[in-house]
Amino acid sequence: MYKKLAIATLLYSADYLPGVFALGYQLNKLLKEASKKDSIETCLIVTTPLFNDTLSDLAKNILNSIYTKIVLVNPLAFQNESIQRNSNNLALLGRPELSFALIKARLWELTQFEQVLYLDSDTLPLNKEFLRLFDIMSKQTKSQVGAVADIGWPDMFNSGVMMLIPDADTASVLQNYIIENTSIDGSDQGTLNQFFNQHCCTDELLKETFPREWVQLSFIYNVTIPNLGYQSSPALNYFKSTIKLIHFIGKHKPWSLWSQKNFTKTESHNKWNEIYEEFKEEHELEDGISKLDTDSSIETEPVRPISPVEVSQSNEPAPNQKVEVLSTQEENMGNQDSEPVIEPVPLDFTKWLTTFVNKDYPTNQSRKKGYESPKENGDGANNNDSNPNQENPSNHIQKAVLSCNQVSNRDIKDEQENVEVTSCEAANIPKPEQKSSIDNIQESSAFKNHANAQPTNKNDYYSEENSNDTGFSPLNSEQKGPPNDMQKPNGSEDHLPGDEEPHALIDENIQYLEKEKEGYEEFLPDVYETNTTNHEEDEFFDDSVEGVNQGGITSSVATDTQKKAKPTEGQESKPQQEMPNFKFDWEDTDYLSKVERCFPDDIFEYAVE
Ligand SMILES: O=c1ccn([C@@H]2O[C@H](COP(=O)(O)OP(=O)(O)O[C@H]3O[C@H](CO)[C@@H](O)[C@H](O)[C@H]3O)[C@@H](O)[C@H]2O)c(=O)[nH]1
Ligand SMILES: [Mn+2]
Repeated sequence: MYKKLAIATLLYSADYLPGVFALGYQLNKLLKEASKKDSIETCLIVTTPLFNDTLSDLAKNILNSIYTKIVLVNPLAFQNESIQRNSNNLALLGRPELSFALIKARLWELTQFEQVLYLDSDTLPLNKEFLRLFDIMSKQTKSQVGAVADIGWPDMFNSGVMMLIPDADTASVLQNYIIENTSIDGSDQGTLNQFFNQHCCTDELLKETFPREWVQLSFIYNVTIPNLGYQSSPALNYFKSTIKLIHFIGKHKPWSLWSQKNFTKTESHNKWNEIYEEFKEEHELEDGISKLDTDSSIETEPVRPISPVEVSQSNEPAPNQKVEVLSTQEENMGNQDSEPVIEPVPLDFTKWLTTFVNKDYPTNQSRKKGYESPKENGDGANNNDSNPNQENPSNHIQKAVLSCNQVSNRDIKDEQENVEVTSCEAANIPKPEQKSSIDNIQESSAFKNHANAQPTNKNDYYSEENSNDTGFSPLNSEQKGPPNDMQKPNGSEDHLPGDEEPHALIDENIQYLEKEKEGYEEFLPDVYETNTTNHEEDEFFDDSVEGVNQGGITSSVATDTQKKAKPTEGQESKPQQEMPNFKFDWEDTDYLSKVERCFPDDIFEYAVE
C-alpha cells in the first residue's frame, strides 16, 4: 500500500510567481525522470484572494498545468494579533513580507496526504535525488519534522524545506501555539522551531519531555544561498556534486531585477534562469513576457501580454476542477519589479507580472501613488492611507510600505481586455495530460488545544548580525510589505478557526500590500521619483559615491555591492586586495580596521588583513 505523498509549495503574493513556476516546472521534470509522477502529487498552497481575484487566467492556467493540486488557504485565526506580536522580531530580519509566512502552519492541515515535502518557492531541486527525502523519512511520525540546519543558527532548522506529516491535532495545537507565542524571527521559521525543535527549549527540565522532534537532514537537501559561513567555499567545492537542492534565501530572489543584474554569472542563479527559460519555452511564453532587450524601449514600449484567451483556446478545459480552501480572509498583492534600467536584464518583471495579474483587480481599487520613506516615519505612524482598514500590524511594516499595485495598474490601465474570474472552477488547464485539482478544504474545527511544555521565547540571540547572515540583508535594500489583509480576525480569544465563517471574496475586504520604497524601487522603475527618494537610494545608483563610507547604512553596502562587486566567474582567483570591501553597519567599528569582507561571487568571504 503506497503512501499518499505530496510536494507542496506556498504562494501568498504574486511577486513569488516566478519561483512557483520554475519550481513547479522543475518538480514535474524530476518526478518524471524518477518515474514518480503518479505517486507524488505536486501541491500549490495559495491564498484565496490572490488566486481568485488577483491572478490572471493565464497565471492560473499555468499553475493548474504544473501543479496537480491547488489548495486555497485563508489566513490563520488571529493573524493580525500574531503579526503584531511578532513585528519586533521580524523587524530584526528586515523582511516585513514574511509576517504572513506563518500561514505555513496550514501545511499540517493537508491531511489528504500522509506525508508532505514542503519546499519554499525560492528553492530549486537540482536532481531527482532530492526525492530520497521520502526514503530517509519513511518512518517519520507526526510529532517530527525533518529539516536542515539553518546557517544563521544551526541549532535551528531552516523552514524552507521540511518533511512533515499532516495531522489535524498537530495543526490545531500549532495554530494555538502561534496565537499564544512570539516567534523567534517573527515568522514561521522561528515558530516552527519553537514548536518542533527540542533545541529551542531553553528550559532543561522541559527539554527532557519535549513533545516533538526536529530530525536533522543533511545540508545537501537545502543548500541555502548565499552562504556566509567560514567553511562555505571549500565545503561547496567538496560537496558540490552531492547537492540535491538549492534555496535562494534572503530578500533578493533569482527572478528579481537586482539578482538578475548582480548574480547573472553565478552558477546557482544561472541554473535557476535556465530552468525558468525551459519553463517559458514549454509554456510558449517566449514572446511578450520577460523578453527584454536593453534599450529605452524598456520603459516606453507598451506591454504586449499574452492574453489568457490565447492560452485557453489552445487547451482543453479542466475537467472536475475543484478548489480546496482552508479558511477566512487574506491578502493579495501584485507587485512588479524594475528600476531605472541601463543594463540588459533577462527578466522584465514588470511586464511579466502584469501579464499574470488579473487586469480587473487593481483597477477597482483606490491606491496610493507615492510611498513613504521608512525613515520619515520613525514613530511608526500609519501613513498607509490605501489601507484604511488595516489594523496597524506593526510600525515597522506600516512605515515601510507602498501600494504595490501601482505599476500593474499603470501598465495595464489602457488594456481593454478584462479577465473576469468569478470562480476557480472556470480555470482551464493548458495541457490535457496535466490535470490539476483545486480543492476546498474545510478548516479543521478543533483548534482548542493549547501547546504544552513549550520553551519560553528567547529573542535576544537573533541579532541583526545573525539576521544579516541569514537573510542576506546587508546587501539588500529591498523591503517588501506584508500581505496586508491583516484585518482583525472575526472573533476574540475564544473564536477558533473552526468557527470562522467561510471566506467571502469581497473586493472591499482585500487590501493592498505595500512595499517599502527602498526595496520597491527594484520593482517600480517607472514610478521611481527622485525627489521622494531618500538619499541613500540615490547613492545606490550613483557612481560618485563609490568608496565613500556611508556611515554604516545598508545602502552603503548596497552601493559597494552594485558598483564593485559585479561578480564574475573568475573573480575568485583575484588577489585578495583587489576584492571589493563590504562594510556592514554593525561592522562600522574597530572591527572594520581588521576585517575585510569580500564578495567574490555570491558568497562572502572574510579576509583578515
Ligand atoms: O512575499 C512573499 C514572501 C514569501 N512567500 C512564500 O513564503 C516563502 C518563504 O519566504 P522566503 O522569501 O522564501 O523566505 P527566506 O528568504 O527563505 O527566509 C527564511 O525565513 C522565512 C521566515 O521565517 C522562512 O519562511 C523561510 O523558509 C526561511 O528560509 C517563499 O518561498 C514563498 O513561497 C510569498 O509567497 N510571498
Ligand atoms: Mn525561502
